[in-house]
Parts: sequence; C-alpha cells; structure tokens
Amino acid sequence: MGLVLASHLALTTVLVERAPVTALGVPLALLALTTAVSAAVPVLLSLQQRVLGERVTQTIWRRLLDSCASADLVTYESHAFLNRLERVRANAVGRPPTVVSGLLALGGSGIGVVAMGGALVAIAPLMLPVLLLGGIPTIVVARRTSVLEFAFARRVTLLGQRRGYLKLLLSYRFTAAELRAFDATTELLRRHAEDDAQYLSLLEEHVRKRRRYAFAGLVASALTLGGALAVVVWLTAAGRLSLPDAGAAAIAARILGGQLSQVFRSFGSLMEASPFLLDLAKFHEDYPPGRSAGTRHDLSTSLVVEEASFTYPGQERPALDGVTVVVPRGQVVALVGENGSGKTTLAKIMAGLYAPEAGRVLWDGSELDGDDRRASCSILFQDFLKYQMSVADNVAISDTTVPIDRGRIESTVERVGIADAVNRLPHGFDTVMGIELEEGADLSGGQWQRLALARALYRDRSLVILDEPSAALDPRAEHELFADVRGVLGGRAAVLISHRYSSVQLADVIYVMEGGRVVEGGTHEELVALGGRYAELYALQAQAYLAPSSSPQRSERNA
Ligand SMILES: Nc1ncnc2c1ncn2[C@@H]1O[C@H](COP(=O)(O)OP(=O)(O)OP(=O)(O)O)[C@@H](O)[C@H]1O
Repeated sequence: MGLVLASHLALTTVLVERAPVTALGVPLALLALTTAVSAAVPVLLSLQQRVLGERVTQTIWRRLLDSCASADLVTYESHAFLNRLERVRANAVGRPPTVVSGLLALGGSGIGVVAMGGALVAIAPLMLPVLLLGGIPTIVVARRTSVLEFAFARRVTLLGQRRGYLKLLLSYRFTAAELRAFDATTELLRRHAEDDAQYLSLLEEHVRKRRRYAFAGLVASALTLGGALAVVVWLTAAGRLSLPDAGAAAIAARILGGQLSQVFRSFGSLMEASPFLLDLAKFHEDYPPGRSAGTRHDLSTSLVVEEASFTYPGQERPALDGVTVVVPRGQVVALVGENGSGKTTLAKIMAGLYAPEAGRVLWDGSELDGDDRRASCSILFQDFLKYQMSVADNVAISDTTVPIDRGRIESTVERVGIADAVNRLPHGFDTVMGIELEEGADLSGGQWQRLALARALYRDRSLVILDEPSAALDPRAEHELFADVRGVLGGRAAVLISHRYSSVQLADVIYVMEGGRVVEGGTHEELVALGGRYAELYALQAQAYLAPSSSPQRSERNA
C-alpha cells in the first residue's frame, strides 16, 4: 500500500503540481522505505519459516514414531499396514511444513491484499472484483491437483518401498560382505535403475497432467491482470481516472495481482496437502499413540498355553494349530522341530507379542493379556538386534524400567562368558559397538549372541525365552553355556528353542512340533524310548557326530 501511495504522491507532485524535482524528496524517501520493507519481510519470513518448519516436522515425526512404537507386533506382519506407513512416511510427513509455509505466505499475502485492495478501492474500485474473480480458476486447479497428487502418491507407494529397500541393501554396512561375495551389487543396481526408470516415467506422466492444469491456471491469471489493466485504460480514456491515479492503479493492479495469485497458490498448496494430512490423521486414529506398559507378574506355578492357534495376517495356513504346552516355574522347557514348525511363533505368543486367535495363555492359572505377559517375560530372539550403542547400553536396554545398574550389567556379562572380550575393547563396557555413529568397535557373531543373551538375562524376569541361543557359539562356548544352564538362568523358568539335540536333552520337558502342532512331549529319555519323531531326529544328529565315516557321502567320496 505504501508503495502505491508513495508512487501516487510522486506522480501527483511531478505531473499535476508541476513541482520542482527537489520536491520529490519526501515521496522518493517513502518509496525507498516501502520498497526496503516489502523486500525485507519475505526474507525474514522465510528464515523464520525454517525454524517453524523444523518444529512442525519434529512434532509430526514424534507422533508418527509414537504410533509406530504403539502398534502391535502382529500389525507389523501386515503388508497393508507397512504400505500405509510407507505412504504416510513418504508423503504426509513432509506436508505439514509446506502447510506452515503456505499459511505464512497466505497470512503475508492476505495482509498485502487487504492493504493493496484498500488502495485500489480508493483509486479505481472497479478493478478489485475483476482481480478477485481471476482467482477462481486457481482454486479449481488446486482442487484438481490435490486429487491428482494423492492418486499419484498411492500409485507409487510400492515402488517407493522397493526403491528404499534396494537403496538400503546397497548402502548398508551389514549387507556389504554378502553382496560383494556374490557380486550381487551389479544385479541390485540394475533392479534399482529399472525401478528408478519406472518411477521417472510415472512422474513424467504425472507432471504432464499437472502442467496442463498449471497452464490453465496461468492463462486465467494473465487474463485477470490484462482485464484489470484494460479497466485502468478504459477509465483513463473515459477521463474518469487522472494520469497519476492511472499510474498508481496500474502499479496497484500489478502488485495486487501478484499477491492475489500468491494467496490463491498458498490456498492451493493447502488444498493439495489436505488429502495427505487426512491420511496422516487417519493413520493416527487407526494406530493411536501410547501403549500400556503392562504389569509385571512373577511366575509362581506355571505358564500354560492351552489349545492356541494363530495365523499370520494374509496367510491361509495357520502357523499354530491347537497347541498346548506347560512351562512350570523354574524349569527348562525345550521346543524342537523342523524349520517352520511354529516354535518361534509359539514363543512370541508366550511372550505376549502375538495374541492367539483361539485358545488361552494362563499365567499361574489366570489369563494375562499380552501387555502383562510382555512385562513379565524376557526373550532372546533368533535374529536379535545389534544396537549401535555402548556395550553397557546393549545390555541395559532390555530393562529401562529400573535405573541402570552397572554392577548387574558386569556380572551378567561375566555370567555369559564374554567379560574378557568386553574388557579387551578400547573402552571396555563403554565402547560403542559399530562404526556408523562413531569410531567404535565390533564383536564377533558368537560374542554378539552372548551379549544378546546377557541382555535377555539382565531383564530380570521369572520366565526367559531363548530362541536358538547357541546358534553362533563355538563348541566350547556352547558346552560351557549348557553345562551350567541352570546357573546361568539363576532359577528362572526357560523356554529353550534349539536344533541342537545335545543341548536340548538337559531340559525338564521337551515338546516336539510339526506343522504348527505339538506331536510329542516328555523328557529326553521318554522321547527316545518312544521311538517317534524326536528319537529319529536325535539319532540322525548323534549319528553324524559319532560315526562320521559311515555317512553315505563320505563313503562315496572315499571309495
Ligand atoms: N511374519 C510371518 N508372516 C507370515 N508367515 C510367517 C511369518 N513368520 C513365520 N511365518 C510362517 O509361520 C510358520 C512357522 O514359522 P516359525 O518361525 O514359528 O517356525 P520355526 O519353527 O520357529 O522355524 P525355524 O526353526 O526355521 O526357526 C512357517 O510356515 C512360516 O512360513
């Protein structure tokens, strides 16, 4: 507004009052001041916008991660959820900062429009409705574009997921060895390039459609500005507008046109973001943040899984089908069976990570919900995590409900037999594992597994589930672990999943699983005497150790 009034004043001074050039001092100073202010405001706004955008991004991510952390494990087994999560992560998370900048721009241009509109109304009121009408096509275009954008995002979600996965495979430290050993990088790079090309072609098609809409919007804006200027010319020619008024009106129309199109563009970007924001809101609604920590219970008599069945989302065959097992207090119960027979699934049900679709899980005779079972158990996973944190944190992360107990961390690490290896590390228990986050160190596969065992034991619960705890251990380490497994367990009940029958035989009870069912149960001696599945698998493994030279392959090779 200041710019227009200053221009008007300058033109009136020179053209109407015919004043000397020196009289232009005040209008020119006013002009310079208003130009400087109008140039400075966007710069300051955009700087402020960065901080505000970061705040909004952080809040959105915090909420999203909160929702993710609160989702059940079984939710993570569903493709539909992972697809939605990817769409939200790839699109919606970036939108709120855009909305903030859109709102700021809308606010700034809105104020400008009101001020400039006021000036224009004072000079040539007819031009205002012409300029406002010109915004309608921009809004229509924005509405269409928002639908188009959302459809595009849906279409490329899966492709985005695959591209992300390939990027991770090709750039992750833990994939580097195998990919190089198999020279698989060439093939993966080819697949990545293929996906990139497909994405690019979809993007080009999408952009072509958007370009058509954008062009229509631009033509509408240009016509509007042209119309407004025509009004100025017409009013001037008809003598209803003086020359200074016409000059100021032309400047006002030009600036107002720009500001109006900024208002409509901001409005359009808000409209474009709206389906993504609704998608994000729906995601939070379906997966609300905040999970119950559950109440910890000690095991006084037994954990009983009774007739439990479970099918993974999207699968037809049940992974568990009417399974019943009993884990008495303080005892070691082993689960054996061929690959895919359902051992890990059963362990996850016991630990409260999955809920059985049929059957019950009884803790000391009462049904405990998943949250409480989770709070009451500890577990060592077959595919345990290697945290890029200090050794001490790698152990203590399993029980964050109590203050970190350095003495207990050290004694647990000692109990699983890797205290010497840890003490040899550059900073002992404070050495950071991994080299990505800082110049840390690393452990061997077996040492990592024992550290993960220490983590499971540090979480001091009366039931611990050990899924393949010795798969990576050397024979001596495995022997030491199982020779004193009850000492290591310190009186806890344990569910031991293992394919090593030599280790399993010390269990108080052994359950044999097959195709999601328990087919045999008893002590080692009872099961061997039964002469069933266990006896067969045990004999197969024992035979391989006791009489290697009699194995058919060896005999053939020796022949
Ligand atoms: N996340 C999953 N989604 C779909 N199916 C799964 C999933 N995890 C396991 N399964 C299926 O459930 C069945 C039981 O798997 P589970 O991991 O419990 O077997 P397991 O006895 O522990 O096998 P292993 O000895 O190889 O560790 C298998 O048929 C497997 O294909």
